[in-house]
Amino acid sequence: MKSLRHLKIKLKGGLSQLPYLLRSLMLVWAAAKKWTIVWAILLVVQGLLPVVTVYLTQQLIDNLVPALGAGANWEKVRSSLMLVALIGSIILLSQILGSLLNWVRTVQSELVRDYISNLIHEKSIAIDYAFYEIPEYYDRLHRARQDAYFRPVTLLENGGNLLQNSITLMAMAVVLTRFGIWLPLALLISTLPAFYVVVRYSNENYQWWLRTTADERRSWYYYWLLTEMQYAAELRLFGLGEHFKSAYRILRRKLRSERVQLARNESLANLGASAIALVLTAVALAWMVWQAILGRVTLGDLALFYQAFDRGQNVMRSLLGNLGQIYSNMLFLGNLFEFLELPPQTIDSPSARMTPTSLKRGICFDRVTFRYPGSQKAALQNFNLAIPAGKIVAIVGANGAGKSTLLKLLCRLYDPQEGNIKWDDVDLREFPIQHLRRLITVLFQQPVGYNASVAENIGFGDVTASASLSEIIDAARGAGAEEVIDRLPKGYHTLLGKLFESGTELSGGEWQRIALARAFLRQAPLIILDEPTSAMDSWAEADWMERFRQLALFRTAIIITHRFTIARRADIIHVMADGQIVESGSHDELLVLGKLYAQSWQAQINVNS
Ligand SMILES: Nc1ncnc2c1ncn2[C@@H]1O[C@H](COP(=O)(O)OP(=O)(O)OP(=O)(O)O)[C@@H](O)[C@H]1O
Repeated sequence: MKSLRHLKIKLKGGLSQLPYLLRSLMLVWAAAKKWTIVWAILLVVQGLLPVVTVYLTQQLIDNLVPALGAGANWEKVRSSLMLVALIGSIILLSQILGSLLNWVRTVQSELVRDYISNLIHEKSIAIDYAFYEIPEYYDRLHRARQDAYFRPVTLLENGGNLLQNSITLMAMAVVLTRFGIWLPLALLISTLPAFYVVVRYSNENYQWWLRTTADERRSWYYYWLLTEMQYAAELRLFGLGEHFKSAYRILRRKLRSERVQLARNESLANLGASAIALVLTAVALAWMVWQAILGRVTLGDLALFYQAFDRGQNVMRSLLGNLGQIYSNMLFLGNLFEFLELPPQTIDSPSARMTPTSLKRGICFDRVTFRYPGSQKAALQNFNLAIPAGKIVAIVGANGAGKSTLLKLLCRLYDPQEGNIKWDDVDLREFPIQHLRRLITVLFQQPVGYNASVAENIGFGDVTASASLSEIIDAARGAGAEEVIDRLPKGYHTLLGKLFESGTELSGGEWQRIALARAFLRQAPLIILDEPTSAMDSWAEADWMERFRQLALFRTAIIITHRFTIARRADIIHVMADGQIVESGSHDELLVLGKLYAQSWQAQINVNS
């Protein structure tokens, strides 16, 4: 009773996933139309072939028995040979179609795989930056990409096999009904336990998969730590290899033992279901033999019955297996569709208008309060700041003061919970996000080094403009990267990074200059640089600001920095502490004020001297 209730609940849960079935099939259709048509035709033909074989076998036996019994009769032998040839051709045809189907399936699954990758990539580009801060998002992404590539095709295959098996089964049932109406029924009943096992274990496997996603991801994380270059040096130096290796092993052992136990239970349940089926087959066969002894059926009939019942049972079992797999694939695919449906939060407002191409008056943070997702503490609280157009503004302050947060809000990676940020007196949310971002160029605190050529690394600053080499050279010169590039074996065509063959690795400071050149390439009215010189030596830093002044001429620049030697050359300096601006003015004004800035300046001077 309890098991039946279980089954009912599970089936109900499965039915709620039914819309995903249609969506998955549409997905396959969208990805590979022609191939899906060919596949369907092949499938129907293949579904009919076993029935034809069974029928021809009966004909052959019924032909052979009198031919052998009553001496050689050329007519009978000839027609028997014809039947043998026909059966042989059909077996051959079935093989050919099988190979053809395999090939079609491979093409289909490759197409679907790429199609789904594209959907996942589109989503991960469009999704809010904030999602990258939520472990739940990674769980979903992990689940979506782990299995999604092959499941729609498997689902379609399951559907196809279901169709093919149903055709075969119906034909077999018709054949069996000739010997007794109860035979197809016995066939059906003999496979019901197998059906129960399929539904139950599809669900248990799925629930287990959901439960263990976080552990799976953690094991992947250890795997990366052990195999990726960026961790390799520390791993060796601190002797962390064994530590992570054993953490990985422990986690994998736990996952493996749970998985093995599930598989063992499933196998045992399957064994029980097969035993029941076997008993029923034996009963049916005994009954048919009895009929043959009584002379009610011929030997050909007996052979036909055995083939039909045995095959029917196999077909029925795989049909139920198909149903179970469809059900299980639908459960899994639910994750992909849930991921694809994640709603973005930072979106264009309906009243978003065209963006101006320049910054005329300036930017203003007006009573802005912002908390990171899931964080209680405000990174910026009732924050006010004015950045006049055409000036170089430096933001300084202790670690965690909220400087980088300010940058992220300006680029609309997040939106503030209270207050607003204005670009020439217009709320940023009034602009289409993509237009706004085109007006800003940024160097992040930890810039990305792409495993691509130097020219590409810089050109990525504005892919829409497809910059010429001379523009790339200008940007490199502005960033002080020219000397670094001249030393490289193929200059601007040198492949950077060690991920691909013949790549050249750069130092931290050299990578930073390349990233700076990328930021400079984009001709945006607002330049934001987060710690642009943190990895530069002091000689390079000294003339950097002067060159930057030239570059930023007629543009507005915000430089977030811990280096007071950089900040002092800015037009205005804002000092941040605990999510607030606490001092503002020029270098000299702040020294006269004698507060936080003056003390920090003194401290840095003392250290340097
Ligand atoms: N993604 C995040 N999720 C939650 N809290 C964050 C996140 N990023 C930063 N914070 C918190 O917000 C506050 C401001 O961080 P922010 O990165 O803006 O500081 P910062 O002034 O740029 O620091 P630094 O000089 O070290 O770069 C800090 O208390 C920090 O812990």
